[in-house]
Order: sequence, then structure tokens, then C-alpha cells
Amino acid sequence: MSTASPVVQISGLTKRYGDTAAVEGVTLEVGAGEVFGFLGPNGAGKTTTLRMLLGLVSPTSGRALVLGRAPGHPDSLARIGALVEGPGLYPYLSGRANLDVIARYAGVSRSAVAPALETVGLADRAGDKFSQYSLGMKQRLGVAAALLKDPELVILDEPTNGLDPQGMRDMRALVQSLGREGRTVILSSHLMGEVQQICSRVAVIDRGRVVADASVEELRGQADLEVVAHPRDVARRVLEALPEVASVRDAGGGLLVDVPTRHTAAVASALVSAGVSLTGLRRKERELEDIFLDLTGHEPVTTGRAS
Ligand SMILES: Nc1ncnc2c1ncn2[C@@H]1O[C@H](COP(=O)(O)OP(=O)(O)OP(=O)(O)O)[C@@H](O)[C@H]1O
Repeated sequence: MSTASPVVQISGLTKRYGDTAAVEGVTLEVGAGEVFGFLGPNGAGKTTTLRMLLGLVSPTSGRALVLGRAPGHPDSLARIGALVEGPGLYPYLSGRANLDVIARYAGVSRSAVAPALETVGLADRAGDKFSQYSLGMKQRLGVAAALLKDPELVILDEPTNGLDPQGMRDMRALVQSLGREGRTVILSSHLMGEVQQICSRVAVIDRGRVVADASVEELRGQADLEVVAHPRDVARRVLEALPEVASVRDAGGGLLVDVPTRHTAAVASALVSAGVSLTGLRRKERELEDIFLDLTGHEPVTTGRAS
């Protein structure tokens, strides 16, 4: 299922509504087989970007190629499964009957319905009415609908939004399984921990702009070094003099040092050589919340829309 060129290429993509720049100069690539996260607070521009990839919204400027085609091209739409608008399913029909209807409209064989129900874990509840499903089951049925075409690319807008913890766990496991099947997945989320768990790479989006585009490891690799040393003022001076050190902050009884992981040993040896007594040295993993704050200068909003 891999293709030589990126599955999604976006260049300078911009969408303005009057004076509001919903999306401003977004440039990104998503490679085949990636589980790619769009991370940002509510109103950051995630949904607008995803809608532009599907051809549902036309950009003000910039361009996008999805599976080698312009957004909305029938050839690429046939290879994309999306859950962006909310599933839009009939409440009085069973889960299975809903998928039968969608399969018919999409020109997909009904034989695709059972495997899709199986994939999302709804095979044993397929005969129940949609209206009797929990929100998590409704969302999963929406994903099943997106999977009927056996898509190469799956686009999910806030798939865990509004779900209870169990529903979120089920959805995360489902998205991970889609990635393991070799599909490319693009999902949006305002939850740092979620993206951290599911995604291989993440673009952090804030006020329409991409403020970081990196692997989760790269983002988290910016771990701080926690140093406990005496005398502390001497330790601070030694640390601040090291070219590799970006910053030194007080934290509790110790110092938090922003320095790349590969320089940990050099930091320790510089302190010891300066006669400082080193009693603690450890990497303190940063949460994506901290990273977001560093990147944007403000806290992410972590409450979801009701949907
Ligand atoms: N059709 C529209 N008309 C006017 N403004 C819009 C429209 N669609 C989106 N916007 C604005 O563009 C900005 C980005 O919205 P968007 O829905 O893309 O954000 P988001 O990151 O998906 O957030 P959320 O998770 O809350 O949907 C917001 O300020 C929003 O109000």
C-alpha cells in the first residue's frame, strides 16, 4: 500500500473567512503509512484544513495534493475514508443496515460491511438500532462507514471528542490498528496525550499556523535535564557557560537545564571538573502540554466541542 510520493502534500494552504484566517500558510507532507496527528486547541484550524483536503472547502490560496490529485478529485476520493462531518447515520436503522445503505450509495459491495463491523468491534451489536448505540459505538460505526471503501487514507476529525474514557480507549486502539494495517491515517485532536499515544508524527497547529512538525519522539526528545548540585550558584554559572545549554531554570531544590540529550555526559563532567558536588542528574520528560506552551506562548484549550 505504499506509494513513492507523499500521500498528502500541502503548500502554503490558506483559508480566510473575511478577516479571520482559519488556516494560514500551512505547508506539510504526510507519507504513506504514517499515523499523522493534527494537534491544536479548538478553533486552531484543524477541521478547516481537513475539509480542504477533502475538497469540501476551497482554499483562498496555496495548494494541496491528496494521493497525487487535487482535493475532491473522484479518483482520490475513492481511496479516502473520512469521518469529518459526523457520521450522519439513520437513527432508526441498525448499524448493519446503515452500512448497507452507505455501501449501496458508494458503489461498494455489501460484502465489505461485515469486515468493517468486525474491524471497529461492532460485529456483535450490528443488529441494534443506531439510536441505541453509545456515543463511542456511533463514532466507531462512523469509522466503519469510512472503511467500506478499503481506503488507503483515513481522515478522522477529533474521533474521540465527547467520548468517555473507555470509548476513547476503544477508538485509540481502532486508530492504531488502522495504522498497523498499513493505512495512512490523519487525525485531529486537541488532546496532547492522545496524539502522543497514537501518532508517529504530529503537526502542532495554533491560530491557523503550523508551529511544529515533528515526530512525537523529536518533540518529547526536548526533555529537560534535572540537576541537583552544590553549591547551586556555582553549578548554575558552569551550566550557563556551556554552549550546548539553551537555558537554566530553578526548580525546587535543583536546576532544570534545557540541553539536548546527547550532551548529558558532557554536562555532568563539566560540573564535576568545576568541583561541584553532583547529587542528582536525570532526564525529565516534557509533556506535550509544556511543549505547546513553549511553542505558542499560551496554554492549549483542552475542553472539547460538544458534538
Ligand atoms: N464557515 C466558516 N465561516 C467563518 N469562520 C469559520 C468557518 N469555518 C471555520 N471558521 C473559523 O476558522 C477558525 C478555525 O476553525 P476550525 O473549525 O478549522 O478549527 P478547529 O481547529 O477544527 O477547531 P474545533 O476543534 O473547535 O473545530 C475558527 O476561528 C472558526 O471560527
